[in-house]
Amino acid sequence: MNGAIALAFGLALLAWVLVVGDLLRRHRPAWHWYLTGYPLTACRVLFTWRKVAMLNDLSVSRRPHRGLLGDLVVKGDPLRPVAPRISFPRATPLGLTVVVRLHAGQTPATYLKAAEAFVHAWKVHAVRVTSPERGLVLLTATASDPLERPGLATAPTALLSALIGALESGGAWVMDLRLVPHWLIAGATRSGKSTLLARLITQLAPQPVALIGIDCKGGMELGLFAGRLSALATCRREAVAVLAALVVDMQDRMSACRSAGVRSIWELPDTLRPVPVVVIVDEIAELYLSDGTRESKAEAEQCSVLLLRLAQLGAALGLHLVVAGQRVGSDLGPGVTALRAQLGGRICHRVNDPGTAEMTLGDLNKDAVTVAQSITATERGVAVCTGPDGGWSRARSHLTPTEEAIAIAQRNSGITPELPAIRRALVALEGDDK
Ligand SMILES: Nc1ncnc2c1ncn2[C@@H]1O[C@H](COP(=O)(O)OP(=O)(O)OP(=O)(O)O)[C@@H](O)[C@H]1O
Repeated sequence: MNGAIALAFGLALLAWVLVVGDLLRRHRPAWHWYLTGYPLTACRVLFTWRKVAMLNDLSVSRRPHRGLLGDLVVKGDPLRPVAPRISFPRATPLGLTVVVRLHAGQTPATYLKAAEAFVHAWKVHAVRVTSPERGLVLLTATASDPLERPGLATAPTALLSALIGALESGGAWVMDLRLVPHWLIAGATRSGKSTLLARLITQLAPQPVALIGIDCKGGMELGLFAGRLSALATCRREAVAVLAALVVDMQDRMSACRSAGVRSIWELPDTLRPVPVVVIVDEIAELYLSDGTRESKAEAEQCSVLLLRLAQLGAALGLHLVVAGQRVGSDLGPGVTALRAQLGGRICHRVNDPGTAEMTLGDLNKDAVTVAQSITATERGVAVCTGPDGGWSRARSHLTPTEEAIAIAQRNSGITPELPAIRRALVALEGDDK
């Protein structure tokens, strides 16, 4: 009888633990991780470390007491691989971190190569390798993909900065155009580029900033926000007119700075400072491709030169470029490579060809290229983005429903700055067409 009661009690307890465990996992994933996942994973790290280090060439062999004859140890203890020393795994809300003391002569590159082995040995989602201090490597393991259901991160609102979404670390993904003035956004079709641009526009819309759209897909994407755009170019001919007017405006800004003896518009007194302008280009390839005719080639060439001039000189003058495209390759023309060099901020969604990931991130970080290439078609809005410190991270943009984005743009249409020179250039073009 007692046995039956004990069994029933045991089963009830087990059921309770399972139900509470499931509730915790769903509603308080961090607590669930601290209580169950972390102790298990910490044990895995400690018990597998020596073997993983040995198999991935992270260990060094201690010298034998008696020495070597040729390649043979003649006396003394057998050669024993010594794994690098590690700290006790430290729990974080999303995973754990381990500090490794490098053996003399080792570099973090060896650990970067071993990252995949750590993932499998510790049964975690990902392991990132960084070196916060000379001689140390920090291994940051994330238990599951934090970008599957990212929370809404928060960040202080500052002029020209936009809260785009969440980083893999759980922090806020912010595009700060004052810190990194120009951006390149790559991604295959349906990877999340337009969603990201919409998010950027909704974040910049309430700010005293002029937004200019260049959308050569006939204005299908950026046209939704026309109310808050100071100008919208919907074909390459219009793009050339807008960019040329902007270059003239840039020269005026330069003169204003020169007369005031300052190096950027931010040093000008408030009353003299021109409004910052963010030029958003959706589908860069449309600006560079030509159908082979002389006019088309000349137009593409003009676009390329104008964009490059803005990128080279615009940062200090409050002129910013955010350029998005499915493919960014040197086959679009030599101007693309030169432009890329000026676009310091990079965001790479899922891409169709390795070349685009390489072109977007390869000149900054080779590991970031590998991670960008592993983004799958189901991970919409997931991207690898660079940070202002030169590092990179996986991140996911916050999905702003189209209706909400349009409503925000409409609500702020009253503060849209007038850019008369650019309006005039577009009107003149319409006049030519009639
Ligand atoms: N951050 C996100 N979270 C969840 N879903 C997203 C996110 N970003 C995009 N999506 C979904 O992916 C779909 C495609 O996104 P989007 O239209 O932004 O892709 P795109 O790269 O601009 O494609 P295209 O080049 O064809 O215009 C959207 O319908 C959206 O629902």
